[in-house]
Amino acid sequence: MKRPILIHPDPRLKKLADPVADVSDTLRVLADDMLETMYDAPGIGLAAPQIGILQRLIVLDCVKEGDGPARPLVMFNPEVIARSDETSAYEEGCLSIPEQYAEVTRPAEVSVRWMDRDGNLREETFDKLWATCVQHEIDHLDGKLFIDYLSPMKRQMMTRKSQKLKRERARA
Ligand SMILES: O=C(O)C[C@@H](Cc1ccccc1)C(=O)SCC(=O)c1ccccc1
Ligand SMILES: [Zn+2]
Repeated sequence: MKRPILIHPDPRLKKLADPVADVSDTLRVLADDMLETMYDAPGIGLAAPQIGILQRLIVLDCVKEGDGPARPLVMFNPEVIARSDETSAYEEGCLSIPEQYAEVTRPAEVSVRWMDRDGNLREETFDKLWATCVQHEIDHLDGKLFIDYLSPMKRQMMTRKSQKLKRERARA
């Protein structure tokens, strides 16, 4: 079922998430709830801390609407094991910092190792939007938000706007 997404600023979004010991049915259900929440938002990724669960679990599907079949990925304990020297800049958004976007530069290609929903170890190299998104999601597991890459001025402005939106939503 759909879960509420925490809005920045929230201390839970800045904490380190714990590794997953083993993939249980409870965690598989959580992963499905996260995919449902992500598609509904809509978004192209979601990390467990964004719904208040401090476990190292992310989901992503960067296939653009109408560009082909969805490719939902569920990653337990994802880690970047290799990064390209070249970088790419993308306009990033965050479901926990709604309606705000900023350009972030990251390695253009990353190799990621994770445990899938069947408990198998997987390794894959991502580029383009997939690379940006998987790095954005893994950052969430380390309590890092995309605004942490911006200037203090810009970060403060976006935090203020997010606080305001959070207050308005609380009143609604
Ligand atoms: O907060 C999140 O992790 C989700 C975030 C992921 C992300 C977006 C862009 C660059 C890097 C990571 C989002 O999905 S924000 C919403 C968004 O960008 C989007 C929504 C619908 C279609 C396409 C993009
Ligand atoms: Zn985000």
